[in-house]
Amino acid sequence: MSTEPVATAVLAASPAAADGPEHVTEPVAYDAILLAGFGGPEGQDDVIPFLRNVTRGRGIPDERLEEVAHHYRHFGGVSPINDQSRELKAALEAELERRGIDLPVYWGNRNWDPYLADAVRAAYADGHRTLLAIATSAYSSFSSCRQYREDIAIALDATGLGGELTIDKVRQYFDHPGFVEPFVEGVVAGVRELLPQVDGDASRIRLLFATHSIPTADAERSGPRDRAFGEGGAYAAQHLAVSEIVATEAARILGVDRLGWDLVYQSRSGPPTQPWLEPDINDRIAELPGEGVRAVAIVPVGFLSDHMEVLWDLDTEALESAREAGLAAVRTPTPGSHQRFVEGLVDLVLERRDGTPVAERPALTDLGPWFDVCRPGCCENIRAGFKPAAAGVAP
Ligand SMILES: CC1=C(CCC(=O)O)c2cc3nc(cc4[nH]c(cc5[nH]c(cc1n2)c(C)c5CCC(=O)O)c(CCC(=O)O)c4C)C(CCC(=O)O)=C3C
Ligand SMILES: [Fe+2]
Repeated sequence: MSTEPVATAVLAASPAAADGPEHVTEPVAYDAILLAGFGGPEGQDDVIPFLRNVTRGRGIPDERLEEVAHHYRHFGGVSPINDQSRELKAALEAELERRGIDLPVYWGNRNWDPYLADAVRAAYADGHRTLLAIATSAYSSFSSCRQYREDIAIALDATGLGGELTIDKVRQYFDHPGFVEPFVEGVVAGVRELLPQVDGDASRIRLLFATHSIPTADAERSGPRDRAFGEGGAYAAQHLAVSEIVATEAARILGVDRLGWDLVYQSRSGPPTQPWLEPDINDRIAELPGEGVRAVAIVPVGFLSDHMEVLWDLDTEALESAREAGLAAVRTPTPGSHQRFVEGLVDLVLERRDGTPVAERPALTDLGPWFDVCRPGCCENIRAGFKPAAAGVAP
């Protein structure tokens, strides 16, 4: 077997890679990390250009865009997401330094300044040629994985550096302990806060694991083409598996029999005729009083930081729905720059640099550890047909 890195930039995936390992266990001498973020506006003037970037060619109705623009306008046109990425970058740098690992971190976004192309150019100018990307998204689907890979490929193309730089990506880390443990900690604290409001009866509390809705057609295509994951594809399967682990582990720590929970969806977009994953969090909240529930802990399991989807769709809308339903409610934290999360991301880098055998890679669900190299047709793009994507096997 070749000792070359299997995942290569743009369309350069070798024929060997097509039949190659799902996990790269040969050590690769990465010389830099690429933190690939979503990006967000940093002032009122940025809001519309940012929304255009995000929705180009997406068929999002104007009414939806106006509504979303209002969310940003409400917060002064500023999304907190860029500051959160800056904090995560600084935390990664601190953790790398603490461990004596000499790997610089370059940060670039898909949809706003600094763009991925800027980061790629800077890394190249500093002499780096073999980058390992960390996307700020933990699950598999077009929006949460492939789109990051396509945008990295576009950045390589736009900078003309596709032939010079190799960019691989760490595996999707939805079930890595560094990602999961901060959620467990948050749920334990949230339930403790709610217990006095339900006379100590945990069966009256419902955990609502919230993630971004996506078109069902995307969900069905999430994950490798040649595997079946049931309804909602790998995207739903991964979220269900993580939610189960978090609920079970939190119940154990709290010493209660079990904590009832649902996986719910938020931030639906797209034309009304297009089916998206359901139930919507607000619809589910409205049903809960009829089931004897008196309090909810909203767990933003689909997100990494308290960005606009969390501040608006959960902290503004869903908490309001809970008030209307007469439920006590808390929203538990995202991983943000939690020390365990940051350590986990560094561990994910090291497993690739050191070629850690798959059996030694931490994964808390039966679905993982996820693939280092996205499989053929993984999280296929139903919007624009085939587009080149970095860090995967073509097509
Ligand atoms: C799965 C998923 C994640 C989680 C994975 C990840 O984190 O990447 C995510 C994150 C985010 N989504 C974000 C913002 C937006 N997403 C939009 C639109 C869409 N998202 C989608 C999916 C996802 N999105 C989809 C299927 C669309 C429809 C367009 C299409 O079919 O491709 C739109 C357009 C308006 C609208 O339609 O809502 C905006 C403004 C921000 C930044 C927040 C901030 O600024 O703080 C973040 C972190
Ligand atoms: Fe989104």
